Amino acid sequence: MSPGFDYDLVIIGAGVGGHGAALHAISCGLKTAIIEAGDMGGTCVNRGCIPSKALLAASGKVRELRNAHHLKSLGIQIGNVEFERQAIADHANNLVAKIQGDLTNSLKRLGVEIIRGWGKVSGTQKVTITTDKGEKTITAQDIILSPGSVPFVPPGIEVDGKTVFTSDQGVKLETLPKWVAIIGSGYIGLEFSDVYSALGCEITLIEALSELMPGFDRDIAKLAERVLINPRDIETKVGIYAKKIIPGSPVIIELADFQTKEDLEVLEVDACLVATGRVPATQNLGLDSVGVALDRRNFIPVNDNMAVLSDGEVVPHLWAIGDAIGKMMLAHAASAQGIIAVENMMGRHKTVDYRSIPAAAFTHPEVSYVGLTETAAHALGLTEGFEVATSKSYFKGNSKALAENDTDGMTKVIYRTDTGEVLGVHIFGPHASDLIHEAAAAIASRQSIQTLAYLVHAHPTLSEVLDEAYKRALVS
Ligand SMILES: Cc1cc2nc3c(=O)[nH]c(=O)nc-3n(C[C@H](O)[C@H](O)[C@H](O)COP(=O)(O)OP(=O)(O)OC[C@H]3O[C@@H](n4cnc5c(N)ncnc54)[C@H](O)[C@@H]3O)c2cc1C
Ligand SMILES: NC(=O)c1ccc[n+]([C@@H]2O[C@H](COP(=O)([O-])OP(=O)(O)OC[C@H]3O[C@@H](n4cnc5c(N)ncnc54)[C@H](O)[C@@H]3O)[C@@H](O)[C@H]2O)c1
Repeated sequence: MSPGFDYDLVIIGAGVGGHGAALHAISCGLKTAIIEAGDMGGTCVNRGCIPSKALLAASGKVRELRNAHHLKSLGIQIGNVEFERQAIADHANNLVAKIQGDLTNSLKRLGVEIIRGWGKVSGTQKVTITTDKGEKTITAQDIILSPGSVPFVPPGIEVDGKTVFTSDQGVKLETLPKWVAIIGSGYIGLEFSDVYSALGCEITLIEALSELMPGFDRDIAKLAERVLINPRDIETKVGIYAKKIIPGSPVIIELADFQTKEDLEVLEVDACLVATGRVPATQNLGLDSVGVALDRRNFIPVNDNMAVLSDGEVVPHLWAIGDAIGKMMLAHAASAQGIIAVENMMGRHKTVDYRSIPAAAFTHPEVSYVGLTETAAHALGLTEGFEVATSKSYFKGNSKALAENDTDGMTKVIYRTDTGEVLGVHIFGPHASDLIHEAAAAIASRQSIQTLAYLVHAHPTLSEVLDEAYKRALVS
Protein backbone atom coordinates (compact mmCIF):
# COMPACT_ATOMS: atom_id res chain seq x y z
CA MET A 1 0.00 0.00 0.00
CA SER A 2 1.39 3.40 -1.00
CA PRO A 3 2.03 5.41 2.18
CA GLY A 4 -0.10 8.53 2.59
CA PHE A 5 -2.73 7.52 0.03
CA ASP A 6 -6.20 6.05 0.48
CA TYR A 7 -5.58 3.62 -2.39
CA ASP A 8 -2.76 2.45 -4.60
CA LEU A 9 -5.07 2.68 -7.61
CA VAL A 10 -8.40 4.31 -8.32
CA ILE A 11 -10.14 3.51 -11.61
CA ILE A 12 -12.87 5.73 -13.04
CA GLY A 13 -15.32 3.58 -15.03
CA ALA A 14 -16.27 -0.05 -14.40
CA GLY A 15 -16.60 -1.19 -18.01
CA VAL A 16 -14.52 -4.08 -19.34
CA GLY A 17 -11.47 -1.80 -19.46
CA GLY A 18 -11.75 -0.78 -15.81
CA HIS A 19 -12.62 -4.34 -14.80
CA GLY A 20 -9.59 -5.80 -16.59
CA ALA A 21 -7.32 -3.20 -14.99
CA ALA A 22 -8.78 -3.86 -11.51
CA LEU A 23 -8.29 -7.63 -11.70
CA HIS A 24 -4.69 -7.19 -12.80
CA ALA A 25 -4.03 -4.57 -10.13
CA ILE A 26 -5.24 -6.99 -7.44
CA SER A 27 -2.96 -9.71 -8.80
CA CYS A 28 -0.11 -7.19 -8.44
CA GLY A 29 -1.06 -6.58 -4.80
CA LEU A 30 -2.50 -3.06 -5.27
CA LYS A 31 -5.24 -1.71 -2.99
CA THR A 32 -7.79 -0.80 -5.65
CA ALA A 33 -11.08 1.08 -5.88
CA ILE A 34 -13.31 1.41 -8.95
CA ILE A 35 -15.85 4.20 -9.46
CA GLU A 36 -18.98 3.70 -11.55
CA ALA A 37 -21.75 6.21 -12.21
CA GLY A 38 -23.97 3.97 -14.33
CA ASP A 39 -24.34 0.22 -14.84
CA MET A 40 -21.54 -2.01 -13.62
CA GLY A 41 -19.91 -3.59 -16.70
CA GLY A 42 -20.36 -0.52 -18.91
CA THR A 43 -21.23 -0.67 -22.60
CA CYS A 44 -20.03 -4.19 -23.43
CA VAL A 45 -21.96 -5.96 -20.71
CA ASN A 46 -25.13 -3.84 -20.69
CA ARG A 47 -25.57 -2.35 -24.16
CA GLY A 48 -22.91 -3.89 -26.38
CA CYS A 49 -21.12 -7.19 -26.88
CA ILE A 50 -23.23 -9.28 -24.53
CA PRO A 51 -26.85 -8.45 -25.44
CA SER A 52 -25.99 -8.15 -29.14
CA LYS A 53 -24.37 -11.59 -29.15
CA ALA A 54 -27.37 -13.06 -27.36
CA LEU A 55 -29.66 -11.62 -30.08
CA LEU A 56 -27.31 -12.89 -32.79
CA ALA A 57 -27.25 -16.36 -31.24
CA ALA A 58 -31.04 -16.66 -31.09
CA SER A 59 -31.73 -15.08 -34.47
CA GLY A 60 -28.91 -17.14 -36.01
CA LYS A 61 -30.70 -20.33 -34.88
CA VAL A 62 -33.94 -19.07 -36.44
CA ARG A 63 -32.11 -18.43 -39.71
CA GLU A 64 -30.50 -21.88 -39.64
CA LEU A 65 -33.70 -23.74 -38.80
CA ARG A 66 -35.67 -21.84 -41.43
CA ASN A 67 -33.13 -22.69 -44.12
CA ALA A 68 -35.09 -25.66 -45.46
CA HIS A 69 -32.79 -25.99 -48.48
CA HIS A 70 -29.70 -26.35 -46.29
CA LEU A 71 -31.38 -28.74 -43.88
CA LYS A 72 -32.68 -30.86 -46.75
CA SER A 73 -29.16 -31.16 -48.14
CA LEU A 74 -28.27 -32.82 -44.84
CA GLY A 75 -31.32 -35.10 -45.02
CA ILE A 76 -33.36 -33.14 -42.46
CA GLN A 77 -36.87 -31.80 -42.72
CA ILE A 78 -38.59 -29.78 -40.06
CA GLY A 79 -41.91 -27.98 -39.95
CA ASN A 80 -42.64 -24.35 -39.27
CA VAL A 81 -40.09 -22.61 -37.07
CA GLU A 82 -41.68 -20.09 -34.73
CA PHE A 83 -40.10 -17.62 -32.33
CA GLU A 84 -41.27 -15.12 -29.77
CA ARG A 85 -39.68 -11.68 -29.95
CA GLN A 86 -40.10 -11.05 -26.25
CA ALA A 87 -38.53 -14.42 -25.35
CA ILE A 88 -35.48 -13.59 -27.47
CA ALA A 89 -35.29 -10.16 -25.82
CA ASP A 90 -35.57 -11.83 -22.41
CA HIS A 91 -32.68 -14.15 -23.27
CA ALA A 92 -30.52 -11.06 -23.96
CA ASN A 93 -31.72 -9.20 -20.84
CA ASN A 94 -31.18 -12.23 -18.60
CA LEU A 95 -27.68 -12.74 -19.94
CA VAL A 96 -26.88 -9.08 -19.26
CA ALA A 97 -28.11 -9.44 -15.66
CA LYS A 98 -26.08 -12.62 -15.15
CA ILE A 99 -22.83 -11.25 -16.56
CA GLN A 100 -23.27 -7.92 -14.78
CA GLY A 101 -23.69 -9.84 -11.50
CA ASP A 102 -20.70 -12.11 -12.21
CA LEU A 103 -18.49 -9.11 -13.03
CA THR A 104 -19.53 -7.21 -9.91
CA ASN A 105 -19.03 -10.26 -7.70
CA SER A 106 -15.62 -10.99 -9.19
CA LEU A 107 -14.51 -7.48 -8.17
CA LYS A 108 -15.98 -7.79 -4.66
CA ARG A 109 -14.54 -11.26 -4.11
CA LEU A 110 -11.07 -10.02 -4.93
CA GLY A 111 -11.39 -7.06 -2.58
CA VAL A 112 -11.80 -4.25 -5.12
CA GLU A 113 -13.78 -1.47 -3.47
CA ILE A 114 -16.74 -0.42 -5.63
CA ILE A 115 -17.68 3.24 -5.24
CA ARG A 116 -20.92 4.40 -6.89
CA GLY A 117 -21.02 7.98 -8.22
CA TRP A 118 -19.46 10.32 -10.78
CA GLY A 119 -15.66 10.34 -10.57
CA LYS A 120 -13.56 13.34 -11.51
CA VAL A 121 -9.88 14.08 -11.25
CA SER A 122 -9.56 16.96 -8.77
CA GLY A 123 -5.81 17.47 -8.76
CA THR A 124 -2.66 15.35 -8.82
CA GLN A 125 -3.44 11.89 -7.34
CA LYS A 126 -6.90 13.07 -6.23
CA VAL A 127 -10.37 11.98 -7.30
CA THR A 128 -13.66 13.55 -6.23
CA ILE A 129 -16.80 11.44 -6.32
CA THR A 130 -20.18 13.11 -6.61
CA THR A 131 -23.37 11.32 -5.58
CA ASP A 132 -26.89 12.48 -4.62
CA LYS A 133 -25.60 12.66 -1.05
CA GLY A 134 -22.73 15.01 -1.82
CA GLU A 135 -19.05 14.92 -2.65
CA LYS A 136 -16.05 13.10 -1.25
CA THR A 137 -12.42 13.25 -2.27
CA ILE A 138 -10.04 10.30 -2.12
CA THR A 139 -6.35 10.03 -2.89
CA ALA A 140 -4.49 7.41 -4.88
CA GLN A 141 -0.93 6.73 -5.93
CA ASP A 142 -2.24 6.14 -9.48
CA ILE A 143 -5.48 6.88 -11.34
CA ILE A 144 -6.80 5.11 -14.44
CA LEU A 145 -9.47 6.80 -16.54
CA SER A 146 -11.74 4.34 -18.36
CA PRO A 147 -14.93 6.30 -19.06
CA GLY A 148 -15.70 4.57 -22.38
CA SER A 149 -17.84 5.88 -25.22
CA VAL A 150 -21.40 6.62 -26.30
CA PRO A 151 -23.17 6.37 -29.68
CA PHE A 152 -22.41 9.14 -32.18
CA VAL A 153 -25.56 10.64 -33.66
CA PRO A 154 -24.77 12.87 -36.67
CA PRO A 155 -26.29 16.35 -36.79
CA GLY A 156 -29.75 16.38 -38.37
CA ILE A 157 -30.69 13.02 -36.87
CA GLU A 158 -33.19 13.11 -34.03
CA VAL A 159 -33.28 10.05 -31.78
CA ASP A 160 -36.48 9.37 -29.80
CA GLY A 161 -35.34 5.95 -28.56
CA LYS A 162 -38.48 4.28 -29.96
CA THR A 163 -38.80 4.78 -33.70
CA VAL A 164 -35.32 6.22 -34.23
CA PHE A 165 -32.78 4.63 -31.92
CA THR A 166 -29.15 3.66 -31.43
CA SER A 167 -27.76 0.29 -30.36
CA ASP A 168 -28.39 1.36 -26.73
CA GLN A 169 -32.10 0.78 -27.34
CA GLY A 170 -31.71 -1.67 -30.25
CA VAL A 171 -30.25 -4.39 -28.02
CA LYS A 172 -33.51 -4.43 -26.05
CA LEU A 173 -35.36 -5.70 -29.18
CA GLU A 174 -38.54 -3.99 -28.03
CA THR A 175 -40.05 -4.16 -31.51
CA LEU A 176 -39.47 -5.97 -34.78
CA PRO A 177 -40.27 -3.22 -37.28
CA LYS A 178 -41.57 -4.46 -40.63
CA TRP A 179 -39.24 -2.09 -42.49
CA VAL A 180 -36.16 -0.78 -40.72
CA ALA A 181 -33.50 1.56 -42.06
CA ILE A 182 -30.01 1.04 -40.70
CA ILE A 183 -27.65 3.99 -41.02
CA GLY A 184 -24.03 2.81 -41.23
CA SER A 185 -22.58 -0.50 -42.46
CA GLY A 186 -19.89 -0.90 -39.78
CA TYR A 187 -19.94 -3.50 -37.02
CA ILE A 188 -23.26 -2.48 -35.50
CA GLY A 189 -25.01 -2.03 -38.85
CA LEU A 190 -23.85 -5.46 -40.01
CA GLU A 191 -24.68 -7.31 -36.80
CA PHE A 192 -28.13 -5.76 -36.49
CA SER A 193 -28.92 -6.39 -40.17
CA ASP A 194 -28.08 -10.05 -39.45
CA VAL A 195 -30.49 -10.10 -36.49
CA TYR A 196 -33.31 -8.19 -38.18
CA SER A 197 -33.12 -10.07 -41.49
CA ALA A 198 -33.17 -13.45 -39.69
CA LEU A 199 -36.28 -12.37 -37.78
CA GLY A 200 -38.16 -11.32 -40.92
CA CYS A 201 -37.67 -7.53 -41.09
CA GLU A 202 -37.11 -5.75 -44.37
CA ILE A 203 -33.96 -3.60 -44.25
CA THR A 204 -32.56 -0.58 -46.05
CA LEU A 205 -28.86 -0.27 -45.25
CA ILE A 206 -27.44 3.21 -45.85
CA GLU A 207 -23.69 3.83 -46.02
CA ALA A 208 -22.18 7.27 -46.54
CA LEU A 209 -18.85 6.09 -47.94
CA SER A 210 -18.48 4.69 -51.45
CA GLU A 211 -18.41 1.02 -50.39
CA LEU A 212 -20.24 -1.11 -47.86
CA MET A 213 -18.23 -2.24 -44.81
CA PRO A 214 -15.55 0.41 -45.48
CA GLY A 215 -13.47 -0.61 -42.48
CA PHE A 216 -12.92 -4.19 -43.70
CA ASP A 217 -10.46 -5.69 -46.19
CA ARG A 218 -11.88 -5.16 -49.69
CA ASP A 219 -11.91 -8.84 -50.82
CA ILE A 220 -13.58 -9.89 -47.60
CA ALA A 221 -16.11 -7.05 -47.74
CA LYS A 222 -17.05 -7.94 -51.34
CA LEU A 223 -17.58 -11.61 -50.50
CA ALA A 224 -19.41 -10.75 -47.27
CA GLU A 225 -21.71 -8.48 -49.29
CA ARG A 226 -22.50 -11.38 -51.65
CA VAL A 227 -23.42 -13.64 -48.72
CA LEU A 228 -24.65 -11.39 -45.90
CA ILE A 229 -26.47 -8.72 -47.89
CA ASN A 230 -27.41 -9.57 -51.50
CA PRO A 231 -29.47 -12.77 -50.97
CA ARG A 232 -31.31 -11.31 -47.98
CA ASP A 233 -34.17 -8.85 -47.74
CA ILE A 234 -31.70 -5.95 -47.57
CA GLU A 235 -31.68 -3.01 -49.96
CA THR A 236 -28.43 -1.03 -49.92
CA LYS A 237 -27.76 2.64 -50.56
CA VAL A 238 -24.07 3.44 -50.83
CA GLY A 239 -22.38 6.83 -51.09
CA ILE A 240 -25.54 8.24 -49.55
CA TYR A 241 -26.00 9.75 -46.13
CA ALA A 242 -28.93 10.42 -43.88
CA LYS A 243 -29.12 14.21 -43.86
CA LYS A 244 -32.19 14.44 -41.67
CA ILE A 245 -34.19 11.88 -39.73
CA ILE A 246 -37.48 12.70 -38.03
CA PRO A 247 -38.89 10.13 -35.62
CA GLY A 248 -42.55 9.13 -35.75
CA SER A 249 -44.85 6.88 -37.63
CA PRO A 250 -43.58 6.76 -40.28
CA VAL A 251 -39.96 7.74 -39.68
CA ILE A 252 -38.93 10.26 -42.33
CA ILE A 253 -35.39 9.97 -43.68
CA GLU A 254 -34.00 12.58 -46.05
CA LEU A 255 -31.12 11.14 -48.06
CA ALA A 256 -28.41 13.10 -49.84
CA ASP A 257 -25.37 12.27 -51.95
CA PHE A 258 -22.37 12.11 -49.63
CA GLN A 259 -19.98 13.67 -52.17
CA THR A 260 -22.10 16.40 -53.75
CA LYS A 261 -24.53 16.89 -50.80
CA GLU A 262 -27.32 16.96 -53.41
CA ASP A 263 -30.74 15.89 -52.04
CA LEU A 264 -31.74 12.49 -53.40
CA GLU A 265 -34.90 10.98 -51.95
CA VAL A 266 -37.06 10.74 -48.88
CA LEU A 267 -37.70 7.37 -47.26
CA GLU A 268 -40.64 6.58 -45.02
CA VAL A 269 -39.87 3.56 -42.86
CA ASP A 270 -41.22 1.98 -39.69
CA ALA A 271 -38.03 2.42 -37.67
CA CYS A 272 -34.42 3.50 -37.97
CA LEU A 273 -31.27 2.26 -36.23
CA VAL A 274 -28.49 4.86 -36.19
CA ALA A 275 -25.16 2.98 -36.26
CA THR A 276 -22.75 5.71 -37.27
CA GLY A 277 -19.88 5.12 -34.84
CA ARG A 278 -19.15 6.04 -31.23
CA VAL A 279 -17.61 9.05 -29.50
CA PRO A 280 -15.60 9.15 -26.28
CA ALA A 281 -17.43 9.91 -23.00
CA THR A 282 -14.73 12.28 -21.84
CA GLN A 283 -16.57 15.40 -20.69
CA ASN A 284 -16.53 16.54 -17.06
CA LEU A 285 -13.63 14.31 -16.00
CA GLY A 286 -11.75 17.15 -14.31
CA LEU A 287 -8.81 16.87 -16.70
CA ASP A 288 -8.23 20.63 -16.61
CA SER A 289 -7.30 20.27 -12.92
CA VAL A 290 -4.12 18.50 -14.04
CA GLY A 291 -3.57 20.54 -17.21
CA VAL A 292 -4.74 17.88 -19.70
CA ALA A 293 -6.58 18.86 -22.89
CA LEU A 294 -8.56 16.35 -24.96
CA ASP A 295 -7.44 15.79 -28.52
CA ARG A 296 -9.25 17.09 -31.63
CA ARG A 297 -11.80 14.24 -31.48
CA ASN A 298 -12.23 14.43 -27.69
CA PHE A 299 -10.13 11.34 -26.97
CA ILE A 300 -7.77 11.39 -23.97
CA PRO A 301 -4.20 11.66 -25.29
CA VAL A 302 -1.95 8.81 -24.10
CA ASN A 303 1.45 7.37 -25.00
CA ASP A 304 2.15 3.70 -25.81
CA ASN A 305 2.33 2.89 -22.09
CA MET A 306 -1.21 4.29 -21.54
CA ALA A 307 0.18 7.29 -19.61
CA VAL A 308 -1.93 10.44 -20.10
CA LEU A 309 -0.14 13.27 -21.91
CA SER A 310 -0.29 17.01 -21.47
CA ASP A 311 1.27 18.89 -24.37
CA GLY A 312 3.09 15.67 -25.27
CA GLU A 313 4.56 15.22 -21.77
CA VAL A 314 3.60 12.41 -19.39
CA VAL A 315 1.31 13.44 -16.53
CA PRO A 316 2.68 11.43 -13.60
CA HIS A 317 0.37 8.81 -12.05
CA LEU A 318 -2.46 9.36 -14.54
CA TRP A 319 -3.39 6.69 -17.10
CA ALA A 320 -6.22 6.20 -19.60
CA ILE A 321 -7.54 3.15 -21.43
CA GLY A 322 -10.42 1.79 -23.48
CA ASP A 323 -12.82 3.45 -25.92
CA ALA A 324 -11.96 6.85 -24.41
CA ILE A 325 -8.47 6.79 -25.97
CA GLY A 326 -9.79 5.78 -29.41
CA LYS A 327 -7.10 3.30 -30.40
CA MET A 328 -9.30 0.25 -31.06
CA MET A 329 -12.88 0.41 -29.77
CA LEU A 330 -13.11 -3.22 -28.68
CA ALA A 331 -13.77 -4.82 -25.32
CA HIS A 332 -10.69 -7.03 -25.28
CA ALA A 333 -8.50 -4.10 -26.41
CA ALA A 334 -9.81 -2.04 -23.46
CA SER A 335 -8.95 -4.71 -20.90
CA ALA A 336 -5.56 -5.38 -22.55
CA GLN A 337 -4.80 -1.67 -22.24
CA GLY A 338 -5.86 -1.82 -18.56
CA ILE A 339 -3.36 -4.60 -17.90
CA ILE A 340 -0.61 -2.67 -19.72
CA ALA A 341 -1.36 0.49 -17.69
CA VAL A 342 -1.01 -1.48 -14.44
CA GLU A 343 2.21 -3.13 -15.65
CA ASN A 344 3.71 0.28 -16.35
CA MET A 345 2.68 1.71 -12.98
CA MET A 346 4.42 -1.32 -11.45
CA GLY A 347 7.58 -0.17 -13.25
CA ARG A 348 7.50 -2.87 -15.93
CA HIS A 349 7.71 -1.16 -19.31
CA LYS A 350 5.11 -2.69 -21.61
CA THR A 351 3.12 -1.58 -24.66
CA VAL A 352 0.03 -2.91 -26.42
CA ASP A 353 0.68 -4.76 -29.67
CA TYR A 354 -2.34 -3.56 -31.67
CA ARG A 355 -1.17 -5.48 -34.74
CA SER A 356 -2.00 -8.77 -33.01
CA ILE A 357 -5.38 -7.84 -31.50
CA PRO A 358 -8.13 -9.67 -33.41
CA ALA A 359 -11.59 -8.33 -34.18
CA ALA A 360 -14.78 -10.00 -35.34
CA ALA A 361 -18.29 -9.24 -36.51
CA PHE A 362 -20.60 -11.98 -35.26
CA THR A 363 -22.80 -12.23 -38.33
CA HIS A 364 -23.81 -15.56 -39.93
CA PRO A 365 -21.28 -16.40 -41.25
CA GLU A 366 -18.78 -14.41 -39.21
CA VAL A 367 -16.11 -11.94 -40.30
CA SER A 368 -12.81 -11.69 -38.47
CA TYR A 369 -9.39 -10.22 -38.92
CA VAL A 370 -6.11 -9.51 -37.25
CA GLY A 371 -3.38 -7.10 -38.38
CA LEU A 372 -3.41 -5.03 -41.55
CA THR A 373 -5.77 -4.93 -44.51
CA GLU A 374 -4.11 -5.47 -47.90
CA THR A 375 -4.41 -1.73 -48.63
CA ALA A 376 -2.74 -0.80 -45.33
CA ALA A 377 -0.01 -3.44 -45.84
CA HIS A 378 0.84 -2.03 -49.29
CA ALA A 379 0.95 1.48 -47.82
CA LEU A 380 3.33 0.29 -45.08
CA GLY A 381 5.41 -1.54 -47.69
CA LEU A 382 5.78 1.68 -49.67
CA THR A 383 7.09 3.63 -46.67
CA GLU A 384 9.29 0.84 -45.30
CA GLY A 385 10.46 -0.54 -48.64
CA PHE A 386 9.03 -4.06 -48.91
CA GLU A 387 6.67 -5.92 -51.23
CA VAL A 388 3.44 -7.52 -50.12
CA ALA A 389 1.75 -10.69 -51.35
CA THR A 390 -1.47 -12.46 -50.44
CA SER A 391 -2.60 -16.05 -50.30
CA LYS A 392 -6.24 -17.15 -50.24
CA SER A 393 -8.10 -20.33 -49.50
CA TYR A 394 -11.79 -21.13 -49.58
CA PHE A 395 -14.19 -22.94 -47.26
CA LYS A 396 -15.62 -24.75 -50.29
CA GLY A 397 -12.40 -26.77 -50.39
CA ASN A 398 -12.49 -27.60 -46.67
CA SER A 399 -13.70 -31.10 -45.68
CA LYS A 400 -15.33 -30.02 -42.40
CA ALA A 401 -17.20 -27.16 -44.08
CA LEU A 402 -18.28 -29.57 -46.84
CA ALA A 403 -19.53 -32.07 -44.23
CA GLU A 404 -21.61 -29.28 -42.72
CA ASN A 405 -22.68 -28.06 -46.18
CA ASP A 406 -21.61 -24.65 -44.98
CA THR A 407 -19.05 -23.59 -47.53
CA ASP A 408 -19.46 -19.84 -48.06
CA GLY A 409 -16.25 -18.09 -47.09
CA MET A 410 -12.59 -17.46 -47.59
CA THR A 411 -9.35 -16.75 -45.77
CA LYS A 412 -6.82 -14.23 -46.93
CA VAL A 413 -3.31 -14.05 -45.56
CA ILE A 414 -1.20 -10.95 -46.25
CA TYR A 415 2.57 -11.22 -45.89
CA ARG A 416 5.89 -9.61 -46.76
CA THR A 417 7.59 -11.26 -49.73
CA ASP A 418 11.13 -10.65 -48.37
CA THR A 419 10.85 -12.08 -44.85
CA GLY A 420 7.53 -13.93 -45.13
CA GLU A 421 6.27 -12.09 -42.02
CA VAL A 422 2.50 -12.32 -41.78
CA LEU A 423 1.03 -8.80 -41.63
CA GLY A 424 -2.68 -9.53 -41.63
CA VAL A 425 -5.18 -12.38 -41.76
CA HIS A 426 -8.83 -11.99 -42.73
CA ILE A 427 -11.49 -14.66 -42.52
CA PHE A 428 -15.08 -14.68 -43.68
CA GLY A 429 -16.86 -17.92 -42.95
CA PRO A 430 -18.28 -20.20 -40.25
CA HIS A 431 -16.58 -19.78 -36.85
CA ALA A 432 -14.28 -17.06 -38.21
CA SER A 433 -14.26 -15.36 -34.78
CA ASP A 434 -12.67 -18.44 -33.21
CA LEU A 435 -10.44 -19.38 -36.15
CA ILE A 436 -8.66 -16.01 -36.10
CA HIS A 437 -6.82 -16.69 -32.86
CA GLU A 438 -4.07 -18.90 -34.24
CA ALA A 439 -3.31 -16.09 -36.69
CA ALA A 440 -3.33 -13.54 -33.84
CA ALA A 441 -0.81 -15.67 -31.92
CA ALA A 442 1.33 -15.99 -35.06
CA ILE A 443 1.31 -12.22 -35.65
CA ALA A 444 2.07 -11.57 -31.96
CA SER A 445 5.36 -13.43 -32.42
CA ARG A 446 5.85 -12.02 -35.94
CA GLN A 447 5.99 -15.45 -37.53
CA SER A 448 6.64 -16.03 -41.19
CA ILE A 449 4.25 -17.75 -43.54
CA GLN A 450 7.01 -20.29 -44.25
CA THR A 451 7.04 -21.34 -40.57
CA LEU A 452 3.25 -21.41 -40.34
CA ALA A 453 2.98 -23.61 -43.43
CA TYR A 454 4.66 -26.43 -41.45
CA LEU A 455 2.23 -26.28 -38.49
CA VAL A 456 0.04 -29.37 -38.32
CA HIS A 457 -3.72 -28.81 -38.10
CA ALA A 458 -6.16 -31.53 -37.05
CA HIS A 459 -8.17 -33.05 -39.89
CA PRO A 460 -10.95 -32.45 -40.68
CA THR A 461 -11.29 -29.02 -39.06
CA LEU A 462 -12.23 -25.56 -40.27
CA SER A 463 -8.78 -24.41 -39.15
CA GLU A 464 -7.39 -26.16 -42.21
CA VAL A 465 -8.52 -23.13 -44.27
CA LEU A 466 -5.62 -21.29 -42.65
CA ASP A 467 -3.27 -24.23 -43.21
CA GLU A 468 -4.27 -24.25 -46.87
CA ALA A 469 -3.67 -20.49 -47.25
CA TYR A 470 -0.22 -20.77 -45.60
CA LYS A 471 0.76 -23.72 -47.83
CA ARG A 472 -0.53 -22.05 -51.00
CA ALA A 473 1.81 -19.14 -50.33
CA LEU A 474 4.80 -21.52 -50.60
CA VAL A 475 3.84 -22.65 -54.10
CA SER A 476 2.76 -19.30 -55.50
C1 LIG B 1 -23.82 -2.82 -29.85
C2 LIG B 1 -22.36 -3.01 -29.52
C3 LIG B 1 -21.79 -4.25 -29.68
C4 LIG B 1 -20.45 -4.45 -29.36
N1 LIG B 1 -19.92 -5.68 -29.55
C5 LIG B 1 -18.63 -5.89 -29.28
C6 LIG B 1 -18.06 -7.18 -29.43
O1 LIG B 1 -18.74 -8.13 -29.81
N2 LIG B 1 -16.76 -7.34 -29.14
C7 LIG B 1 -15.98 -6.31 -28.72
O2 LIG B 1 -14.79 -6.51 -28.48
N3 LIG B 1 -16.48 -5.07 -28.55
C8 LIG B 1 -17.79 -4.85 -28.82
N4 LIG B 1 -18.32 -3.60 -28.63
C9 LIG B 1 -17.43 -2.53 -28.15
C10 LIG B 1 -17.26 -2.61 -26.63
O3 LIG B 1 -18.52 -2.60 -26.01
C11 LIG B 1 -16.41 -1.46 -26.12
O4 LIG B 1 -15.19 -1.44 -26.84
C12 LIG B 1 -16.11 -1.60 -24.65
O5 LIG B 1 -17.29 -1.61 -23.91
C13 LIG B 1 -15.19 -0.46 -24.15
O6 LIG B 1 -14.94 -0.62 -22.79
P1 LIG B 1 -14.53 0.61 -21.86
O7 LIG B 1 -14.25 0.01 -20.52
O8 LIG B 1 -13.52 1.43 -22.52
O9 LIG B 1 -15.83 1.54 -21.77
P2 LIG B 1 -17.35 1.26 -21.38
O10 LIG B 1 -17.72 -0.17 -21.53
O11 LIG B 1 -18.14 2.26 -22.15
O12 LIG B 1 -17.39 1.59 -19.82
C14 LIG B 1 -17.17 2.86 -19.32
C15 LIG B 1 -17.89 2.97 -17.99
O13 LIG B 1 -17.45 4.16 -17.34
C16 LIG B 1 -18.56 4.77 -16.68
N5 LIG B 1 -18.21 6.18 -16.51
C17 LIG B 1 -17.93 7.08 -17.48
N6 LIG B 1 -17.54 8.25 -16.94
C18 LIG B 1 -17.59 8.09 -15.59
C19 LIG B 1 -17.29 8.94 -14.50
N7 LIG B 1 -16.82 10.18 -14.68
N8 LIG B 1 -17.47 8.46 -13.25
C20 LIG B 1 -17.91 7.17 -13.05
N9 LIG B 1 -18.19 6.34 -14.07
C21 LIG B 1 -18.03 6.78 -15.32
C22 LIG B 1 -19.72 4.52 -17.62
O14 LIG B 1 -20.96 4.59 -16.93
C23 LIG B 1 -19.40 3.10 -18.12
O15 LIG B 1 -20.04 2.13 -17.31
C24 LIG B 1 -19.66 -3.37 -28.89
C25 LIG B 1 -20.24 -2.11 -28.71
C26 LIG B 1 -21.58 -1.94 -29.02
C27 LIG B 1 -22.19 -0.58 -28.81
N1 LIG C 1 -18.27 -7.28 -32.97
C1 LIG C 1 -17.66 -6.20 -32.50
O1 LIG C 1 -16.50 -6.23 -32.11
C2 LIG C 1 -18.41 -4.91 -32.42
C3 LIG C 1 -19.78 -4.89 -32.60
C4 LIG C 1 -20.43 -3.67 -32.51
C5 LIG C 1 -19.70 -2.51 -32.24
N2 LIG C 1 -18.38 -2.57 -32.07
C6 LIG C 1 -17.58 -1.35 -31.81
O2 LIG C 1 -18.46 -0.25 -31.70
C7 LIG C 1 -18.00 0.82 -32.50
C8 LIG C 1 -19.16 1.50 -33.15
O3 LIG C 1 -19.77 0.65 -34.16
P1 LIG C 1 -20.50 1.29 -35.41
O4 LIG C 1 -20.93 0.19 -36.32
O5 LIG C 1 -21.49 2.29 -34.94
O6 LIG C 1 -19.34 2.16 -36.06
P2 LIG C 1 -18.36 1.90 -37.29
O7 LIG C 1 -17.37 2.98 -37.23
O8 LIG C 1 -17.91 0.48 -37.34
O9 LIG C 1 -19.30 2.11 -38.57
C9 LIG C 1 -20.04 3.28 -38.79
C10 LIG C 1 -20.40 3.37 -40.27
O10 LIG C 1 -21.36 4.39 -40.42
C11 LIG C 1 -21.06 5.15 -41.61
N3 LIG C 1 -21.70 6.47 -41.44
C12 LIG C 1 -21.36 7.46 -40.55
N4 LIG C 1 -22.22 8.49 -40.65
C13 LIG C 1 -23.14 8.16 -41.60
C14 LIG C 1 -24.32 8.80 -42.13
N5 LIG C 1 -24.73 10.02 -41.71
N6 LIG C 1 -25.05 8.17 -43.09
C15 LIG C 1 -24.66 6.94 -43.51
N7 LIG C 1 -23.55 6.28 -43.05
C16 LIG C 1 -22.82 6.87 -42.10
C17 LIG C 1 -19.55 5.15 -41.62
O11 LIG C 1 -19.03 5.43 -42.90
C18 LIG C 1 -19.22 3.73 -41.14
O12 LIG C 1 -19.16 2.81 -42.22
C19 LIG C 1 -17.04 0.25 -33.50
O13 LIG C 1 -15.90 1.06 -33.51
C20 LIG C 1 -16.70 -1.11 -33.02
O14 LIG C 1 -15.36 -1.17 -32.62
C21 LIG C 1 -17.71 -3.75 -32.17
